[in-house]
Amino acid sequence: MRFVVVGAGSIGLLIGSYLAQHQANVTFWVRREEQAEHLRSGLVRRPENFTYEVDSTIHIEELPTDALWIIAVKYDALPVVLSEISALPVQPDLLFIQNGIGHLSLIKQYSLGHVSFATVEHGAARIDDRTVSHNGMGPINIVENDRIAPIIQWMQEIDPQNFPITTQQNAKQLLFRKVLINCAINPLTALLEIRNGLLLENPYFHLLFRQLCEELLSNFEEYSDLLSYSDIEEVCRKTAYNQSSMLVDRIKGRNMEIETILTAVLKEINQKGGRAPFLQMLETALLGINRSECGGC
Ligand SMILES: NC(=O)C1=CN([C@@H]2O[C@H](COP(=O)(O)OP(=O)(O)OC[C@H]3O[C@@H](n4cnc5c(N)ncnc54)[C@H](OP(=O)(O)O)[C@@H]3O)[C@@H](O)[C@H]2O)C=CC1
Ligand SMILES: CC(C)(CO)C(=O)C(=O)O
Repeated sequence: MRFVVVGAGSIGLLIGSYLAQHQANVTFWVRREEQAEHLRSGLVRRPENFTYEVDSTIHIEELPTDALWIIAVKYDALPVVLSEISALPVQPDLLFIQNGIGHLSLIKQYSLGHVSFATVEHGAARIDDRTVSHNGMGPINIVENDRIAPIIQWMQEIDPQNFPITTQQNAKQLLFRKVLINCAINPLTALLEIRNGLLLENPYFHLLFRQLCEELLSNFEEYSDLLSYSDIEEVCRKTAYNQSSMLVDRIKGRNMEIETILTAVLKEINQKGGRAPFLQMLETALLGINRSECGGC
């Protein structure tokens, strides 16, 4: 099996490590030559600390187009990456794993080949350019599709215990389920500067978490078969020792994924005539934090 992983951050490194561990041919497309060199000396995954062999380059023209390309950059990096991919003479198959829902419409602006979507419920943190820490286990849910069915089947078989893969039919439902989970976990952890598990362990934070979940779930009753309060709690418990991707962005002074997660969900709620004052307050607070703390925004 051949894969290109676009972006060697927390999730790109995590997914690449499992694929390489099971003898897939994995090439990372990164933007710094220094990182490409580090990765060529092996990708390390903690806590096991085993090293896996991968290839890496900064040059898009060196990448195989007969591979599945897993797009593992953040939402705000998609325009740069997709402009380059859409200019390729042969279009590879793409799998988007971003949190949020903004990319569903964004990608329509580019002329791409076959695209699929997935959501990731693992917790992961990049330690350095070639080392990732697997901080919490959850499924990768991929939207079923015939074109990449053999690859999905292979992925399902490699390590169901630690790298479970499930499939779903409806992309919008799948992404929506995950964005509601992220609305419940990411903004509070980023604002309070706490790891995910403290939303359950600290009674005051737990109260806020419950209130936010109630607000979200009551606005999306049509999702009650797909997502319950205990499902959100389970993701939080399984990733208890992870810092959410939004908190990591805040700590590093990077742009937080507010637009594709909070703003997009608030827009849906407004369109339905619903109300979400708690989520609205979190959006405003995080936009303010982004404004004063994010270096490049
Ligand atoms: N971290 C987590 O636990 C989880 C994250 N997610 C989602 O997964 C997605 C990825 O997040 P995460 O892995 O945490 O993000 P990271 O910030 O850790 O990684 C993003 C990577 O993209 C790279 N990148 C940015 N621009 C480009 C470019 N133009 N070309 C090539 N590479 C580029 C960055 O490179 P550089 O290092 O050079 O800046 C970085 O390595 C997000 O949508 C996130 O919400 C989902 C579930 C859990
Ligand atoms: C699954 C979870 C909540 C893990 O922290 C995540 O999606 C994120 O951090 O963005």
